[in-house]
Amino acid sequence: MGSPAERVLDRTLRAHRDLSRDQRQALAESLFNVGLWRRRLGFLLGNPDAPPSALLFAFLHGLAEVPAGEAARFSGLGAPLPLASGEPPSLALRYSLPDWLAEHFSRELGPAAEDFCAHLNVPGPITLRVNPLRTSREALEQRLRSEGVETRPGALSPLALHVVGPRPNLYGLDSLREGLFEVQDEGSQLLGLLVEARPGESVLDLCAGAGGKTLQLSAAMENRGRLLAYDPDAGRLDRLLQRCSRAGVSNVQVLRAPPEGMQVDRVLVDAPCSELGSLRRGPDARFRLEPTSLSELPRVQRELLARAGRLVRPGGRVVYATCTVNRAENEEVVLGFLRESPGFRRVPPGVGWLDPSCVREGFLFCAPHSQGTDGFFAAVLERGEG
Ligand SMILES: C[S@@+](CC[C@H](N)C(=O)[O-])C[C@H]1O[C@@H](n2cnc3c(N)ncnc32)[C@H](O)[C@@H]1O
Repeated sequence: MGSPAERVLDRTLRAHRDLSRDQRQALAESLFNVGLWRRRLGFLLGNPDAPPSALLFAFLHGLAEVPAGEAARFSGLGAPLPLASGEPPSLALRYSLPDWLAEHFSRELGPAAEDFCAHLNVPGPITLRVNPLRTSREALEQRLRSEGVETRPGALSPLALHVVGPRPNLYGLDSLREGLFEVQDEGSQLLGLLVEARPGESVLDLCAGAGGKTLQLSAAMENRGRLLAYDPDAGRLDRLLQRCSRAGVSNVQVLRAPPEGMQVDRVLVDAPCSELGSLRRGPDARFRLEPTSLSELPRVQRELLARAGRLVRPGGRVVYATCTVNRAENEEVVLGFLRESPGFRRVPPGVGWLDPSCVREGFLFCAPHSQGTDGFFAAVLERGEG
């Protein structure tokens, strides 16, 4: 399989610097939509292996309702092509998913699968997390307005601002360079909040990556106490350190080897997962996945959660989180851990602050079709004092 769509677009735009702003926008949207909808477009054309010009025509005429002649001209075709009419017969074809993945979502979500899959084809909002070490949400809203970016507060996380209107170039903003905010989905912010880290505590971010949640945890700790960040990917940890300095975070200690022999107050396991909850973020992630990528993950996840269990002190908390919709990586990992670890119990997530719509069977579960967030799962586990 070729490169991800984002990289192809980037290469194409760099090779054609003469394109106008509108032309660049049209190119980006065509590539995104043809990439995303390719299975449904193949159905419309009666040919799953149709060439790109035919796919573009099918998108423009069949889905975007551009008149046939114009759509053919835009697509570089001599004449319009015949398209099938009527709704595609399967979930996979309706929402342009591989068959195995549509079947997976049907098994996971039952009747809600249709709505969930429809939302995977609508781009998610751009959501920011205010950095409370530098400013407040209200002050950030004002500051962004002065920089030409309108936002509105999120309803689920007290740290969230959603960008309103056209996609701005956030990376050109002084407010970003000054570390006033980070880009972070509102559901992802809930995972960080579930840790309920407090100033002065010791907290371990066991899968810290480039530090999205490490920064959030540090702010919750008011930059006080010990925040340990581990990830096997050294490059991500380097980026984490750069982001810490931009955000004014000074209580983070990066671990370059897996943590052992310590006992901390709280551990966040933001586990590597199949990422089925963030499929709306890119057009072709769904086509790059293999069923085996789902089945291989629970073993790693079980190991990580067991390690977290050994690293938390009696009376401490472990939050296990993923951005996927897959019981084998979510509920089953946690329930298996609880069976083998009688000293731990599951506690209701976010008591007193988490919107009840985000709780399913005692776990956090949020998704594009129900909360407007990417899809996330989390369990809050506490170790008994004994
Ligand atoms: C969901 S991402 C973490 C995202 C990060 N917490 C954030 O908020 O930006 C999962 C991370 O787990 C890391 N990972 C993979 N295997 C691991 C292991 N055995 N132990 C710890 N982390 C691991 C990956 O490198 C990846 O950065």
